[in-house]
Amino acid sequence: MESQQSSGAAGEGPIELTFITGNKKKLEEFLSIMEGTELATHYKVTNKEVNLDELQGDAEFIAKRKVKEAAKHVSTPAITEDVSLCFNALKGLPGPYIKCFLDKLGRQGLHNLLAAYEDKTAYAQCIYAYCESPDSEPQLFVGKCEGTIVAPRGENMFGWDPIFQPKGYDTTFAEMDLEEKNKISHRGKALEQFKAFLEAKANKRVKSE
Ligand SMILES: O=c1nc[nH]c2c1ncn2[C@H]1C[C@H](O)[C@@H](COP(=O)(O)OP(=O)(O)OP(=O)(O)O)O1
Ligand SMILES: [Mg+2]
Repeated sequence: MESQQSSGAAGEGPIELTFITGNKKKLEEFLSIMEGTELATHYKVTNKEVNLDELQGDAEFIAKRKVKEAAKHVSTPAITEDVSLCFNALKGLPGPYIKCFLDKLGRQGLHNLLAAYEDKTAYAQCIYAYCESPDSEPQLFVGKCEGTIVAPRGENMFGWDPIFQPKGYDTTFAEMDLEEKNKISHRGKALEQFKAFLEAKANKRVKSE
């Protein structure tokens, strides 16, 4: 995770990328999915914490603008991640505003929001955003996981994990081990696509050498 001085040009060691997030749990899950894969040999990912503005709008718009802003703060390509939690009975809200809702209402409060509705279904969405430089067009990799909002259960206290029970399971994310969560989660699915993109990029570089 330490930064390295190589330029990242062809044949000069790993390609450097910076994942800009202030959320240690996101970083932990990202690293646990990336580590041990072929990609670890091609890329050196460093973390930087920058408090970036998150505009209002739909999740894709927010993700694009955030990663473009992030690219201005680093000398390597930038990666950011945005997570939404969308309640179907509430037409997709809180959506990208979940962090604020969670901070103010807590997990039980989020569950209570659905008390008046029969439909407790929801989906989690993760968007990985990649931006080569401040002048480049951002690229998005989206992963979704469907589930149900339940009263809080489980030991893992990452965000809203204790109230999200993925479809087809009788445990919440907070009751699963990380490996199990990664296999089916919004983040795991977004990273499958992002990994394929990074693999193609690394292969291209190898060929051009
Ligand atoms: O897998 C997850 N399981 C449970 N909770 C989660 C997960 N992933 C994000 N979360 C929480 C963190 C934050 O309360 C909100 C997303 O807000 P979001 O802006 O994307 O995250 P953040 O501000 O913590 O980090 P960042 O510096 O990357 O923007 O949902
Ligand atoms: Mg944020």
